[in-house]
This record gives sequence, structure tokens and C-alpha cells, in this order.
Amino acid sequence: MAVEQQGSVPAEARDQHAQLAEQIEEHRFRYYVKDQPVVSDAEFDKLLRSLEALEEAHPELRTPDSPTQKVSGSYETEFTAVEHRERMLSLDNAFDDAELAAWADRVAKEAGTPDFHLLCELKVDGLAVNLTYEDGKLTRAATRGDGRTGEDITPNVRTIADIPQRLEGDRIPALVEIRGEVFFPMEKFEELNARLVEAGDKPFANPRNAAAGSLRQKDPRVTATRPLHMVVHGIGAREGLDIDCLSHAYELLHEWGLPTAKHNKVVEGLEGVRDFIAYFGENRHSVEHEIDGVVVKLDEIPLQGRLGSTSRAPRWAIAWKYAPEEVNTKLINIRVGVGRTGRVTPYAQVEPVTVAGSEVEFATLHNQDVVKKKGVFIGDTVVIRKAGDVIPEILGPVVDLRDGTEREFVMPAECPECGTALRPMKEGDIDLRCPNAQSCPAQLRERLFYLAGRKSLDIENFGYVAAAALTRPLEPAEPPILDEGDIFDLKVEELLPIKSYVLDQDSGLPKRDPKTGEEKVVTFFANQKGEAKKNTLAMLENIAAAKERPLARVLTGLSIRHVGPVAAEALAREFRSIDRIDQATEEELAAVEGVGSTIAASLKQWFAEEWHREILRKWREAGVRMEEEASGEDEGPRPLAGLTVVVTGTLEHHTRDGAKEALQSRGAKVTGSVSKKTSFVVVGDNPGSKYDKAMQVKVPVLNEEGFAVLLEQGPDAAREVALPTEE
Ligand SMILES: NC(=O)c1ccc[n+]([C@@H]2O[C@H](COP(=O)([O-])OP(=O)(O)OC[C@H]3O[C@@H](n4cnc5c(N)ncnc54)[C@H](O)[C@@H]3O)[C@@H](O)[C@H]2O)c1
Ligand SMILES: [Zn+2]
Repeated sequence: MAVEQQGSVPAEARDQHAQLAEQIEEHRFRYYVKDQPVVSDAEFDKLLRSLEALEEAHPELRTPDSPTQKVSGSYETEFTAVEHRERMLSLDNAFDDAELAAWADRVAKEAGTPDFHLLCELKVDGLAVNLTYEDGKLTRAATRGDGRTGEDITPNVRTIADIPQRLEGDRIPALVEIRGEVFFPMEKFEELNARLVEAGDKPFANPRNAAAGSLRQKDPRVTATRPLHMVVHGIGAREGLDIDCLSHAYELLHEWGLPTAKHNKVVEGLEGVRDFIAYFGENRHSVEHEIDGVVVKLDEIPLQGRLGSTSRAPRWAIAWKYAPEEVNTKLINIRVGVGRTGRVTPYAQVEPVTVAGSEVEFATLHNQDVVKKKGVFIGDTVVIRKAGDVIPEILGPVVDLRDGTEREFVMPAECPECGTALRPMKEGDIDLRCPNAQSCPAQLRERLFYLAGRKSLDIENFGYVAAAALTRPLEPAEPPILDEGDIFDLKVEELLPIKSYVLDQDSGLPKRDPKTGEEKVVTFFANQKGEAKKNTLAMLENIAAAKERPLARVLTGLSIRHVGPVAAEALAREFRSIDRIDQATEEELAAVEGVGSTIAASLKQWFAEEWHREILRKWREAGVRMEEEASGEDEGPRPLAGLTVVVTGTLEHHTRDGAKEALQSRGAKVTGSVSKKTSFVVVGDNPGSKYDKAMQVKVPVLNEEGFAVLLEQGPDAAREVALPTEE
């Protein structure tokens, strides 16, 4: 180990510095020239920060050609090199509030006046370009390059529809350099990779690389086929243009037809900046392009000049970076899962990584076509994206890291859980399904879990692990539940001997003991003495109580395709019993608001299955509710059948639910919004906008007295006493 001497840097630090610098240069080359980086931005930033830390400790290492002092490398590329008239810089970063505050303090001090503003902009994730306009005509476009010299990409940029060839309007200067970011929209990304893979070309790892790769094409006709966009975020050299503030300059640029940002905001002080950062941290995905942070700039241009720049970045601006949503990891395997409706979907199992604050181990792949379109192979390093609450997804492979051991995914021909041959439900379907709906353990487990869930029978203590244990125990050989018909007949004695895996809900795979690495096996329902656990008894009680749930919930729990809680609610309201739904014709079903032809056909199909009827028979026998609760004269005449009524405002003699119930029991449908199809609107005090709407579309409006007439004497009498509409 080298001993530090006065004034010199230990050899070890020097070596480390050289190594890091070389790595960084290599990554920059892959990123800026090849458009195929092999590490994530976060990893790259970490390397750069290590280098900065090293230079902090040993300032002698901070030579002008260190990567920390440069915008990026200067590389020979196949494009013509062009000089920027004014340098294009990078940005300094603030990774926490203290760094942001320190920057703001320095600005306040060096501005020399309290009279300044901060301009907050979104940090667009794309690549920087410089557009030169002479007398309003676009004469040149270039990449940033090393900040002084960029690549001439004029013909390519001319293919971007957002970018005007000619500026229109007042005050057009003799010369102006416009800086901005070219980006590739996330929602078009999958399509691009699919096309590339189809043509036998390399897919891109993420949209930012796709933007750079699309723009930096030798043949501009290729660029023309890519949906590139641009957002303006700066202004460089200019002649014949006098501007006081950057925000005002943007307004002018906008008038000239340039694509300026929609979300910029000028604020007074740091609090405003913090609000802006917080707001877009929450609403990151409501913006039309990907963002990786917020850029805060001193708005006054003369003050910008006063603060000046380092060799790498302006002192009058700072970039706040949000937590990265993309990371690179290894795609270990592609497995397939079987869902509640038998749909078989591939999903990715990756080496666990933390993205946006949570650990990711699985990512969705939707279907076998998606796997192909993404161009990912098992064994690839892939870019994983986790945006907000959305399920993590794979963006694309890092093709440059392939070593030939990667293999293509082949969709299995058989169900992984029951071995039945998979097939599409109907011709032309991409999705494959396991047709063994009744007894495929995976489908049954998912259906039971759904049945016990919040949206359906809401049975506490009946979770995923219980559903798995009841349908596919390790012991005994025969599970206590063969299909959902059995759920209400469970006996505690049947449950006690059950041994099962602890299945993970995301993957359907057994959880493992972190110490031994072995699959966990538990007696889920019994304690060590072989007696029922408290939770087991509670589960049985809750199952019994679930028999009383309203009809709509019971319907939902049957897992009839397309019949979710909303459709079930509509069906229950209209038909009021399972038998009547069964007996209704497809046309009658389809005519119900909120049902429609797809659901009607699906219902008919469901009732046509013998084993489905058997479920109903068993449930009925067990005492499960098959009808809507009788409300007085339930079976009596339905004088208001066919009417649609909206109730709004506060009624004196009825609660809102009471009014609804009174209408429904007489056969009327109660809805929440007024349209031409509404038969009556009943208004109480403070009726609000629904009343106005009723007036507008000329629907008869009843006050509380009119409502009583409707209930007692029917629609014709009620129309007589309806309030006068305007005109
Ligand atoms: N993965 C890799 O191997 C690799 C290699 C090199 C660089 N990178 C990534 O590239 C970035 C570093 O590049 P950088 O030097 O351009 O720094 P930067 O991205 O942190 O900031 C500077 C750039 O931000 C852009 N920008 C976006 N919106 C802006 C706005 N509203 N105002 C001003 N500028 C805006 C400009 O193009 C500007 O050049 C980092 O995110 C880094 O992780 C990754
Ligand atoms: Zn199956």
C-alpha cells in the first residue's frame, strides 16, 4: 500500500482514478456514439460521482481532461463535425434538498440583487440538439458532442415534424441557436422494437437510446420513419435578438413556431421550486414525455452572465434528479402463469433489483407475441422499468452484452399446472388458455382467491395461501375443494391434515426458506398440537357469513368472463335473482344498461355449462343468497318497469337509499347521470348540476310531492305534476 506523501497522490488513488476515468469514457462512447449503453444511467452516475469524490480528496487528479471536467468525450463518428457558435453545456446535479438549497444560496449571493426569479423546467429524457436559424431559416442541426463540436445531423432533424424549417412572426433575428431535447414517445417504443426485431435488427434498450439511435442515422429516410419529437429548453448564440429573461424568450420562440415546453413555471424562491419538484414527482407520468428530473434556472439573462459557467456546466442552473425508474438486471427465466380465466401469460423472472423504492423480481410480459416483439432472450441483461404503481415491465435487452448463451423463449404447449394442451379460445386470439377450467388447480386457486376477495364475497382469513392449500395440497392427495361449489361445505376436520406450500401471489411459485433455500411446507390450518388455528376457525365463520352477501357480490364471485362488480351490480338490480338472469334471453340481458352484448353472450355461455349449474345447485343448498333481498312487494307488480330515474338533492321524507329502494322495488332503474334517456329527475333541496342538465335536455323534473305521485300513481300521473321546464 502506498504511503501518502506531501503534495503527491498515492499511486493507488491514481490507478483507481485512471481506471474509473477509462470506464466512464467507455460508457460514454457506448451511450453517445453507439446508442447502446450497457449500464443504467444510475450506475453510470455512480461511477462519475466516485470519480468526483476521488478528485475531491486529491485535487491534483482534477485535470482539464478528466471526465468530470468535460461535457462528454469527443469522438470520431461518421457524421461531419461542426462547431457550435456558443458552447453546449451539461448540468450540475442536486441529489438532495441540501444540495439544492446550497445552489440557491450561491445564486442569491452571486446575483448581487434580491430581484431575481427561478425558472423551473422539466428535465426531458432524450438527447440534446442545437438548431441554428439564420434569418429565420433552419440552416443546421447538430448533436451536443463535447460541447464545442457536435455532429451535423441537419438532414435527419429536417424529418422531425415538430421542428419548423422556417420561423414565422415578429422579431426574427439574423441568427439564433435553439437548444432542446429530442425524445422518443414511450407508447411508440414497443412498436419500434417489434419492427426492428422483425427485420432482424437490434432492438433498443429504452426510449432514450431509441431517440438517439433514430436521430443519428446515416440515412435520414430511416429517421423519417421514427416518431421523434422535440422540446426546446435553451437558447445559445444570437445576433439581433435582445432578451431579458429566459421565460420571455420561450414565449417568443413559441410564437415563432418552436415546440416549447408546456410545464415551465417561474417562481420567486426555493419554496416554489420545492413545490414544483414535489408536484411533478407525483405526476411524473402525466407528462407527454419521459422526465428524469427538474431543471432550475436563473431566469434573468444578464444575471446568468454574471454567474457564468464551469468547463462543464452553467452555475446559473441545476438539475434535480428523480429516483431512477429504470435499472438493468439479468433475465433469469421466462415462466408462464395461469390466470383466473385460464389465460396463460408469460412473465419474466429477473435477478432481484430495487427500482423506484421497491424490490422487483418479476415483470409482466403479457403474451408470447410480446416476448417476441421485445426481442428479449432468457439470459439477457434487460432494462426493467417500474413507473409509479404500475407493474414492472421489461423495456428491452442490452444486446451488446450478449455472449451467445442466451436462448429464445418458447411458449409451452401444455398448462404448467395441469398438463392440458393449451389453445386459443377462438380463432385469431393471441392469448392461449388452459381449457381445463373446472379442475385446473391454478385456475381454481385464482378463482377462489378472487371469490374471497374484496370485490366479491370479502371473506377474511381466506387469502392466496389458503386458496392454494385448499385446491392443491401436498397432502392429502385429494383436495377438499374440487371446484367452488365445495367452498361452503368445508369441515374443520378436512382442513387439519393439510400440508401445503406457501405460494407467492405474484409468481404462483412456492416461497423458500431464506436460510435453507428450501421450499417452505406448512400445515396451514392446524397448530403444532394438530388443533385448528384461530385463523382457521375465523375463516370458516367468515365463509358461513359470506352466504348472506348481496346478490351482486355472489354474481361477481362466479368469475363469469366480463362480469365484474359493475356488471354484476347492473344485473342484480335489473333481474333481482340468479334464476331470472338464467332465464332471460340474450337480448334481454344485452338491453340492460351496463351489460351489453359481450357480457350477455358470456352469461349465456356460462349458464350452458353443466358444472357451473352444479356450483349454483350446491350453493343454493348451502343457503347462499340467490335473490336480491325482498323489499316489501318484491314479487308484486312492477308499475315503474322500464323507467330510468335520477334522484338528486336532499329529500325531506326519504333518505337517498330509501328513495332508490322505493323506485327499484317498483321496477324502475335508478342511475346517477341525466341524459335524454332519463324518464324523471327527482329533485330535493340543493339539487345542483343534475337539475340544470334535466332542464337542458327537457326531462320531466319531480319535486318531493311529484315523487310521491310517481310512486303511488305511476308515470302518467307524475308527468302531469312535473315542474315546468324553461321555455
Ligand atoms: N448509461 C450510460 O452508460 C451513460 C453514459 C453516459 C451518460 N449517461 C447518462 O446521460 C446523462 C448525462 O448526460 P449529461 O451530461 O447530458 O447530463 P444530464 O443529463 O444530467 O444533464 C444535461 C442535459 O440535460 C438535458 N436537458 C433535458 N431537459 C433540460 C432542460 N429543461 N433544460 C436544460 N437541459 C435539459 C440537456 O440535453 C443537457 O445537455 C446522465 O443521465 C447519465 O446517466 C449514461
Ligand atoms: Zn391448467
